Amino acid sequence: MQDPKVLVALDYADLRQCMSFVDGLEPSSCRLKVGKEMFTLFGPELVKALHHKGFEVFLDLKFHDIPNTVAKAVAAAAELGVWMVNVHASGGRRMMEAAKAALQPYGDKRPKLIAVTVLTSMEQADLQDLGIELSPQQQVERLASLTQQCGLDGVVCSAHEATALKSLLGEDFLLVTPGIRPSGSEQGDQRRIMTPVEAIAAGSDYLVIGRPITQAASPKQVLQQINQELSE
Ligand SMILES: O=c1ccn([C@@H]2O[C@H](COP(=O)(O)O)[C@@H](O)[C@H]2O)c(=O)[nH]1
Repeated sequence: MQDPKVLVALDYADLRQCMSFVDGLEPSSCRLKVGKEMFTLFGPELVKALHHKGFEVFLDLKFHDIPNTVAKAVAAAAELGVWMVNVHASGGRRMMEAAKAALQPYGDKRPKLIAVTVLTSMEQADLQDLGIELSPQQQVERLASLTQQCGLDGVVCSAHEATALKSLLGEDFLLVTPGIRPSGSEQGDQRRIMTPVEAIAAGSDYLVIGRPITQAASPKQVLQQINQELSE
């Protein structure tokens, strides 16, 4: 597979369990996402170990802070050599522009920089609690347009917004979609969900999938099955 579509969310508390899963995978079958839990537990050494095994890494730390702090954080991610890094679009224009500028010295070697719009665990009522009267779709479109104006490579959104975003912002603007649930798997805390095949058909470029793979009895087999369905 030249450009694997699945980004496996490595949300393990146990490093040995994580590595035994990773050791059964081929870097051509997926990329790996390191998020807040594992990065807090195991730090940059984990990212380096995954690189050493030949995997490309999405560092999903969702930076959300003042422009100077976020710029330095994304530069630190670039120093680690990750494939993709992200910030929260709600950090605003100046923050996203600072993040983009911080990656300029890395040229072709820079990570892809994307911004989180509305978390896939959120629905209309959650936005209302925050005083936002827009629908998730409208809020995603607003934040994704701002992200594109700031020169970032794409956004994290749900697959439900993918078709509209592709027509609004163009094919090249990357859409990374968590909230992916193969049929029969548990929804958990996710709210805006879709199956892998439907998400790709809707316009997702990359699918973030965690628990349906990592909590399965045979994680490698579930990943193979998803990749098989996507190639049909
Ligand atoms: O909007 C978002 C942004 C990030 N995530 C992350 O993706 C994975 C999803 O894991 P599942 O187990 O498949 O639900 C997880 O690491 C989240 O932190 C997201 O779900 N939604």
